[in-house]
Amino acid sequence: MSASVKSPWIGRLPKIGIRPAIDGRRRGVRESLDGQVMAMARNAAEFLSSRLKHPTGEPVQCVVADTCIGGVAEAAACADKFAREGVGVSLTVTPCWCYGSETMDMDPLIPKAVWGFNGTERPGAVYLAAVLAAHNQKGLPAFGIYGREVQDAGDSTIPDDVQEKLLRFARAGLAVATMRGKSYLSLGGVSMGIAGSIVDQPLFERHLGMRVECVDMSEVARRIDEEIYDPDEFEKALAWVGAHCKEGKDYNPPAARKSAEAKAADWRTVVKMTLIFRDLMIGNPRLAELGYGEEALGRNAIAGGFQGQRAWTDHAPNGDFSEAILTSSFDWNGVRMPFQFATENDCLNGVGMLLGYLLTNTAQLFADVRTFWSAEAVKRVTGATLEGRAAGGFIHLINSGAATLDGSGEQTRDGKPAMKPFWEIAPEEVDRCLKATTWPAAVSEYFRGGGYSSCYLSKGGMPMTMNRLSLVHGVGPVLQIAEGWSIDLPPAVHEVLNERTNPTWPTTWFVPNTTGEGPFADVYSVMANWSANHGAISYGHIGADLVTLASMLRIPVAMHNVPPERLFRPSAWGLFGALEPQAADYRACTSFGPLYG
Ligand SMILES: C[C@H](O)[C@@H](O)[C@@H](O)C(=O)CO
Ligand SMILES: [Mn+2]
Repeated sequence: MSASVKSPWIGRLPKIGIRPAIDGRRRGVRESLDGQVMAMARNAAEFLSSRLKHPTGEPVQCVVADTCIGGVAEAAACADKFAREGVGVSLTVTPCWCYGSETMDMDPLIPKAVWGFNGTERPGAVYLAAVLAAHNQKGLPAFGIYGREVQDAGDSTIPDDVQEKLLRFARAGLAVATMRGKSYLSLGGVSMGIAGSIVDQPLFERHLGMRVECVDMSEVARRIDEEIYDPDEFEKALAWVGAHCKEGKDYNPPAARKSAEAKAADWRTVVKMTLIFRDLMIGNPRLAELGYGEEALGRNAIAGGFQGQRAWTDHAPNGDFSEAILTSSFDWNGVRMPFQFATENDCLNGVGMLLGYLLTNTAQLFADVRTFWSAEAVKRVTGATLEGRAAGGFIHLINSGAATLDGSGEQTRDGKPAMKPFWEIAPEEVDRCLKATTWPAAVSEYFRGGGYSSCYLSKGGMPMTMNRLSLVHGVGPVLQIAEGWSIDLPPAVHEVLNERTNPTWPTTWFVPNTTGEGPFADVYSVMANWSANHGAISYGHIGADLVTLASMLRIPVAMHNVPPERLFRPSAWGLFGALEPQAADYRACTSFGPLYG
């Protein structure tokens, strides 16, 4: 297990810039504050660097302005330093009064927050209010951070409520800055008319600051035929698959089953597809050594997707193995960063995975949101009466064959099932995920070309958050968020329900947290209100972080079950109507427009 890896993307990972704002008046005021303000900035930098990591596992670096910022000259010098250093997120800190619009960060593309120290010796909160007013008036949204309890001037501790806001803002801001300039690799076109796989380039460009790279699936065929992959890695991968990927039950009718030779050939093909998908996304220097300089470069993709059905899968093995392994935190090379790779090229779900990934640095589960099972329906088909979290019914999350192996829940945190960043995953946990997964031959009625689906049952008891980005005519992108839990069903009940559908696919039984109101009235209404056939599922209750991130990207949240006290949006959002936060969110996103124009 390595603590960090080199970034697979071109360019530096973003830093957080800290701006110590100060009252510029010399001959007393500034001199008395310089030390305290700079100490506050260093303290914030130290706190953020010690708590935040990039997806690579490296600690996030903070850059502090060379001087306190008492006016526009120092603000400009700070902006210059931030540009040189690759700052992608800005935090202004101050314990005192400063001159609002003269000291503020004016870069429209960098997510910003201001932390006004809650003290009474000098009025940090007054500056906070003044500068936020300037941000709102000028259309440069900023987050305001202000601790609830008054602190003494010399107190350098960061209160818990401030810590929570600093981290929520920084995680979301880093996600914005990290995806910027990267690509979505669209491998193929629209799968079976799934709207999410109509890859909308303006969405990526204007809302996410990303570009779309379109590659036809025939490129995969070319690389297989012309052997454009690392042959040594291929042999290594094949041997690893032979040792660790147990073939599952073949559910096909005998006449449709493939011969042993044909199955062995399929294994070789799906391993090659995996290498090729990865190389297409992030390149591979080995290909240059083999004489394929152009292919070696990759597409700088931070997310991608494979159409698969039906053009490819009617003819060749499906993408399930490749999608499941790429989205996992490990392969034949050991633990590594999981890829964000969408089944059926559902790029909108791919974006959902990307948002969840950049907030957690952890593998994301892609799934069909397939069936709502009420307690009554379960009773009817199994005779069982459900208790506990399952009592109000549950949702069957089941992908059409592929889902991250991390989703099996075979990793643990404090003895409980978990999904973790790769640098926290022990070799025994990798082993357990692999042992919990079988690879049944794909069902031929769907997948004429064969292949292998990843089959496992997620352990219950994992806190999870499902999200979905949808494009709505006349509105643009909107996000849905449902926090909840994976649950265990009694084995006999699982057996009956699972066998009714495609038993070769990975299953997660999910119960969203219900509130008794609106779309969260009960489990059924969550399913009924879900806006597409897929969901992107993260480990942990990250709904609040998703809400913050969506507000930075100007994507309104159509439904969520995040408790109000955890919501954190730019100050301007409240001024679009503080009594109706959801309507205000829509209005604010429309008014500010996509982050990148
Ligand atoms: C095999 C089927 O075509 C599945 O792929 C289908 O049910 C889906 O996953 C739709 O999202
Ligand atoms: Mn699907």
